[in-house]
Amino acid sequence: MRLVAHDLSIAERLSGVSLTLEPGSITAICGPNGAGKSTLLEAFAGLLPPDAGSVALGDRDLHSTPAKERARLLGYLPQAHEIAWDVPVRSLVELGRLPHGDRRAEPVDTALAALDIADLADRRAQSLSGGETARVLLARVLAGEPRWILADEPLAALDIAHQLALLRHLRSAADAGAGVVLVLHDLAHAMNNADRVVVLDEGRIAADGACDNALDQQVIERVWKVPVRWIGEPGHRALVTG
Ligand SMILES: Nc1ncnc2c1ncn2[C@@H]1O[C@H](COP(=O)(O)OP(=O)(O)OP(=O)(O)O)[C@@H](O)[C@H]1O
Repeated sequence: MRLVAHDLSIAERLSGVSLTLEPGSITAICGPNGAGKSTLLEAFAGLLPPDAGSVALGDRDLHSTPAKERARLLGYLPQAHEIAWDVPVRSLVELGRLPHGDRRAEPVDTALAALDIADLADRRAQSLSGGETARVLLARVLAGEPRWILADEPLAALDIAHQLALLRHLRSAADAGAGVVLVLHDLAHAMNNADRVVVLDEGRIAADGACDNALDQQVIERVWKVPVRWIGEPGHRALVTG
């Protein structure tokens, strides 16, 4: 999957960014507030105007891919977690099957279990807590079994147990061949769980590569302007400040 964002109109939020993402892996997009992370994810989801740049899936241009096929390929979770319809949770998660034209129970049940919301299946969607809402919306994305999972801050509203369970599920999805792209503010989650980290700063790529390099303490100090130090073992790192 390849994105080329030109220095045009709305794409000024991303200045000349060109990025190719690999399926079968987890890519974290990190950066300070306003760096362009959500814009980048929206671009990959095909939500920016075509004149702002181009996105290719394999050798096909995303904008000329039929909407239904695009919806089967790309599962996108936006940053704002809002549920517009007060339907039962299960019905909402089943909407993830819409691009496939079916209501197959198995992927819906798998998504409900992965997000630990099977016991909420009959609840009205608008009666849920913030974290429950986030898990339901992510379950809808997963129920569609997309080739690409694009999630903007999927861990933000989740408690630590649900964060870890979700990260395990996303790793399984990547191992099964999906491309997982996550906007993450928590740099330790990115360091411990991603295969690759893209650091954005003021609409430009400040670092890109394996976690150890892209989230090197000098990169963090330069981009976020805070003194930091990594502690702990690989895969279980924690970031301390000061
Ligand atoms: N619709 C829009 N029109 C014009 N500018 C926008 C629009 N949406 C976002 N911006 C601006 O583009 C820049 C990048 O925004 P974006 O939401 O991509 O940042 P972000 O890295 O996701 O930030 P955060 O960590 O705060 O969520 C910001 O300066 C923002 O104010």
